[in-house]
Amino acid sequence: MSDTTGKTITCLAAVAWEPGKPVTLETVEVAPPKAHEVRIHILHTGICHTDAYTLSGQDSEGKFPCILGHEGGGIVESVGEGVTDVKPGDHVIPLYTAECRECVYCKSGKSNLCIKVRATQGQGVMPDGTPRFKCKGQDVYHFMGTSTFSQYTVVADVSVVAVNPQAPLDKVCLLGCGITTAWGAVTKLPGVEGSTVGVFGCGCIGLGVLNGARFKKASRIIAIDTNPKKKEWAEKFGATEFVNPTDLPEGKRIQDHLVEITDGGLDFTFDCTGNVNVMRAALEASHRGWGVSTVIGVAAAGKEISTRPFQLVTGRTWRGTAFGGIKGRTELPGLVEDYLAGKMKVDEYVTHRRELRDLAAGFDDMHDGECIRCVVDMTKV
Ligand SMILES: NC(=O)C1=CN([C@@H]2O[C@H](COP(=O)(O)OP(=O)(O)OC[C@H]3O[C@@H](n4cnc5c(N)ncnc54)[C@H](OP(=O)(O)O)[C@@H]3O)[C@@H](O)[C@H]2O)C=CC1
Ligand SMILES: N[C@@H](CCC(=O)N[C@@H](CSC=O)C(=O)NCC(=O)O)C(=O)O
Ligand SMILES: [Zn+2]
Ligand SMILES: [Zn+2]
Repeated sequence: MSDTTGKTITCLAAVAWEPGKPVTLETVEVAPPKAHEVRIHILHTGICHTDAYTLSGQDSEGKFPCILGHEGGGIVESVGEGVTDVKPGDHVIPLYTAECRECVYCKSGKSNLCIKVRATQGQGVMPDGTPRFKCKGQDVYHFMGTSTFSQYTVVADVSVVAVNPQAPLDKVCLLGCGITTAWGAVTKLPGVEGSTVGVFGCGCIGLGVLNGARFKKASRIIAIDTNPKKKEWAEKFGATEFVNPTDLPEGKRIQDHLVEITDGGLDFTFDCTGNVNVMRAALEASHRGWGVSTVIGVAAAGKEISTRPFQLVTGRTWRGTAFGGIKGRTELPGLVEDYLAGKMKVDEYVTHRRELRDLAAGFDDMHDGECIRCVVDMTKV
């Protein structure tokens, strides 16, 4: 038992006060975990585009003030009554997609979209309806059930998993979202071996899909990105070809070009941009009769996708995935082992590092076109 058990901890966090404004470093109070809750000392966190998306005000679930962050790694500081799966000292990754093993989704065997804490998570509070964070006397909302931009955070016990303590948390924190999402999105799909794959957008998510497609032995892997600097990245992660839509002749649509060069379309396509026009292109670039197109990107509130229904009538399937279909408590420790065994890349995604006091600058890094992932050392201020 640590000497902070049962007490409020005062620490530093990057607080998002209002949409469209940079996060600021603040002293926050973190209440002890209640029953079935876990308080975690966060050591490292990645910054994902979804954090930027919510900070921008485009997320219909965005609540302010809040503490963002959902790609964290840390050590359990204390646990509330009834917590059985993790204990103080465990190295853990918080899970924005919970896994209770009791709800209809968990029991279905068909989906990772556990419902147990999803409603309160979307409202920015713990399952009892209250937050554990305070700043300047004011309640501060949680985000995605994780809030890893705080040196200490409280999560539901169904929203955390212990991993091999040998794994470096400054790297495997990224398995809390981007890499796992991408990896699961492609490796869980049946039929990828020997097939053709198109990946739209080569950020962290797209690179992860490329890497998973190569792991699954896809025969032809085409990366599509408007940023020419992504060619080298894409090839390093598994692309056999790279297409820049801005290089096509005036008026030529990317989906038409891809259908031409693949003799009818790709077996599997993935949107990794969050742009609804790209989602359409990805669907229409998939093969007539059997193509499967997966939406991974998160589009802004109010955006909708469209295509001619004929695209579906003629046998294409449009689907999507959250957290790559991965059940966090059951499957994430295995992914950490896969990383340790050299089966999946993780270190290679880390292009930028920041200390907590500069976390806001990590958001700027994401917009410079050179950043795949920025990892923040939460212990350094
Ligand atoms: N479903 C889920 O569970 C998850 C979804 N996401 C979402 O996935 C999306 C991708 O995330 P991430 O990889 O981090 O994002 P990035 O912004 O790093 O990567 C997107 C890439 O797509 C490129 N791009 C932009 N426009 C186009 C276009 N028209 N055609 C082709 N390429 C284009 C960008 O180029 P440039 O650099 O020039 O802009 C960039 O290289 C985000 O929307 C994120 O919110 C993330 C995690 C989990
Ligand atoms: N809150 C948004 C939706 C955001 C979203 O789609 N989140 C993804 C994960 S993105 C990670 O970086 C997700 O898992 N969604 C499933 C879920 O249950 O949230 C909105 O309201 O549009
Ligand atoms: Zn994310
Ligand atoms: Zn569940």
